[in-house]
Amino acid sequence: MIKVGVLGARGRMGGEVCRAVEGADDLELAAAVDEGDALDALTAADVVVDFTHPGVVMDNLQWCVKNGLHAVVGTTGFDASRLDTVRSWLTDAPGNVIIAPNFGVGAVLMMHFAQKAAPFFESVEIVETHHPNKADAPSGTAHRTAELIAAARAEAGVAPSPDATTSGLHGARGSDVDGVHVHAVRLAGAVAHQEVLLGGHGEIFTMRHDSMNRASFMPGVLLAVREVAGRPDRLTLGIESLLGL
Ligand SMILES: NC(=O)C1=CN([C@@H]2O[C@H](COP(=O)(O)OP(=O)(O)OC[C@H]3O[C@@H](n4cnc5c(N)ncnc54)[C@H](O)[C@@H]3O)[C@@H](O)[C@H]2O)C=CC1
Ligand SMILES: O=C(O)C1=N[C@H](C(=O)O)C[C@H](O)C1
Repeated sequence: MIKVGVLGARGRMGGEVCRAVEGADDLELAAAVDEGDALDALTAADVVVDFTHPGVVMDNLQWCVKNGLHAVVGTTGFDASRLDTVRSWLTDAPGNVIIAPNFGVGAVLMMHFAQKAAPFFESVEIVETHHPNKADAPSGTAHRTAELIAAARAEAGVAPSPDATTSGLHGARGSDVDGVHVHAVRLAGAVAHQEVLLGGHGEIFTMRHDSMNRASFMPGVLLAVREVAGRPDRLTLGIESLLGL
């Protein structure tokens, strides 16, 4: 039995994780913690899952690492500098960490395929659509997709996407992540959606993924919970390697 603690347990994702853990035969919900609760209850767990807020996740994760717990983190906001900090914490602590901007299997496949396809097209842009309660923009998934696409295009020696814009309203072209334009839509009724638009040579290839509900993230979260202790690396980014990609 793997004992699981959940941080952000009263939130949209944290609540879903608590229900998924309680429904799994090999997992036990050892602690459900939210803002204002003492973290000490989490020491009853083997693995802590964090779905909180980009502003608090670093403190939570440092506490988990210091207390020798394995951690599975879905909270967004991890840039290169934050990841380096996490690596430095892990040098003298026993736990492993998995940080993934998206636990949806389809979303992970979309990122993987987008990375493969991007060098074959002149232009690429990303449009993500989320519920209006989301704190960060663009989404962690869109940010990571853009980074992967930019790296693949740079490695293949592909020129920047053509863009003759010389004047326009601020923000009209979205944000620029390593040269890839990312547009963030916040829409009541939406959950989590992303399109990768690839264009050139008289054709447009659109890759689209839709998370219809938060249960869609649970197979990936539970996979990470089950595998984090046995990972060969102290810090694993994304669940691609857990899926054999
Ligand atoms: N990796 C993935 O597959 C997914 C990641 N996310 C990310 O997860 C994060 C949370 O998303 P939601 O669940 O929609 O947000 P939410 O706002 O519904 O839930 C966050 C919860 O964290 C709690 N919280 C805030 N500060 C805390 C602290 N210091 N200690 C413990 N709990 C604290 C809040 O009270 C709230 O209950 C966001 O960064 C979001 O982008 C969301 C969906 C999927
Ligand atoms: O806040 C959300 O809802 C989501 N956050 C993650 C992100 O920012 O990419 C994953 C998914 O898009 C849902």
